[in-house]
Amino acid sequence: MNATPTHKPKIFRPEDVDYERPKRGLDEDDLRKQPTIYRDDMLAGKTILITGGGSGMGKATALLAARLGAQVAICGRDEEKLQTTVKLVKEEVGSDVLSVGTNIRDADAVEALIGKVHDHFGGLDTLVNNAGGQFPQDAIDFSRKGWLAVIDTNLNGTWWMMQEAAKRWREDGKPGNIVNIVANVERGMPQAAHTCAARAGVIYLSKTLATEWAQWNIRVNCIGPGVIETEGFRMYPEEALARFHKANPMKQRGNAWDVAEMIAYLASPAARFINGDLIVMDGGQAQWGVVWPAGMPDYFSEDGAA
Ligand SMILES: CCCCC/C=C/C(=O)SCCNC(=O)CCNC(=O)[C@H](O)C(C)(C)COP(=O)(O)OP(=O)(O)OC[C@H]1O[C@@H](n2cnc3c(N)ncnc32)[C@H](O)[C@@H]1OP(=O)(O)O
Ligand SMILES: NC(=O)C1=CN([C@@H]2O[C@H](COP(=O)(O)OP(=O)(O)OC[C@H]3O[C@@H](n4cnc5c(N)ncnc54)[C@H](OP(=O)(O)O)[C@@H]3O)[C@@H](O)[C@H]2O)C=CC1
Repeated sequence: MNATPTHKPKIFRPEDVDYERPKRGLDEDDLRKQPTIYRDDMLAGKTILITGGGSGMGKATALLAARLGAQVAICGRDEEKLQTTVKLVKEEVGSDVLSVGTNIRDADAVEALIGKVHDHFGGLDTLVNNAGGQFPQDAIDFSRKGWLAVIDTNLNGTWWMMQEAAKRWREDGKPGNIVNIVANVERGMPQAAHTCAARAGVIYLSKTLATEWAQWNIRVNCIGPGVIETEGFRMYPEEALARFHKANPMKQRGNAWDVAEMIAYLASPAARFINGDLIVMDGGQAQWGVVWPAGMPDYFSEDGAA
């Protein structure tokens, strides 16, 4: 059934929708066709590990990195999703992706993952902490379990990954490079306060580690995407999605390939002097609009209550 929901649900659960949802983001056919400005051996000899590599930005990054010559490892919780990336890269580039089912909230599993990547490829050059997410809700209504789930994934999970990778780099005397995918938090994130708190934590953790870990030649940077259309948009109601892109002055949505190209740049030698930075990719949203991922409350509309 095709229908546009007219109500604003207090809690939106993607599994509960009873209307057909449009395709979101670049699918595999789209990804196969994306051009790149980079030289095709730009990442030759490099190993890159991408968390959340089974979908969205993680999948696009895995494909681009492989096209640029990198050895690629991915992780995520859903084995079926991970295998779609393995298959895509094999078909497109001919190389094998190392896929390791891992919940980044589990510190022991993260330690095992980093070990497997080292055993398989003999080292790691770039870690991309892309896994994460949240659900849209007014903060006042967050359940304790919901708050903990979002903080545990986006802050703790990212930290376990960073610490384990850095321990190995220090032990091996090898340089390291970390790229953390965060979000656009400069002016807060109404209806996503849990993720805002976690991502702000990651940004300042990264700035701190960029100094502490420079002695071991480990760089740490963040990318702050604005509205990037991916299959992850399923987490949001259609009525909210309809105005997502209106939160930036370009009135556009980015795509997963935009972010993948920035990650590839940060993984390349061209970025060797970038450390402790946050690169915002949001079409100017940080200076301008608010996303309201659960739908804008009437109070904030132009003719809402003052
Ligand atoms: C935010 C504005 C920016 C707009 C642009 C940003 C876009 C994106 O980030 S797109 C990428 C989106 N992708 C995702 O968010 C995918 C990953 N997300 C998740 O997997 C979940 O949201 C998660 C972070 C909560 C994962 O936790 P997990 O423990 O796996 O999930 P559970 O389903 O077991 O839920 C635990 C707990 O969390 C509360 N909760 C979960 N979903 C909702 C919801 N839709 N609304 C309200 N509360 C929710 C709830 O308390 C859950 O416990 P139970 O009640 O026992 O189910
Ligand atoms: N799209 C956007 O507009 C924006 C996205 N972001 C962030 O960018 C990142 C990529 O998002 P996007 O590609 O859009 O969305 P997706 O939902 O497609 O990607 C999120 C990935 O994270 C993985 N993941 C989630 N939780 C865990 C976990 N506990 N352990 C391991 N893997 C996990 C998921 O895999 P699996 O299900 O297999 O576990 C999934 O592949 C996310 O952190 C997202 O929040 C930030 C700002 C804007």
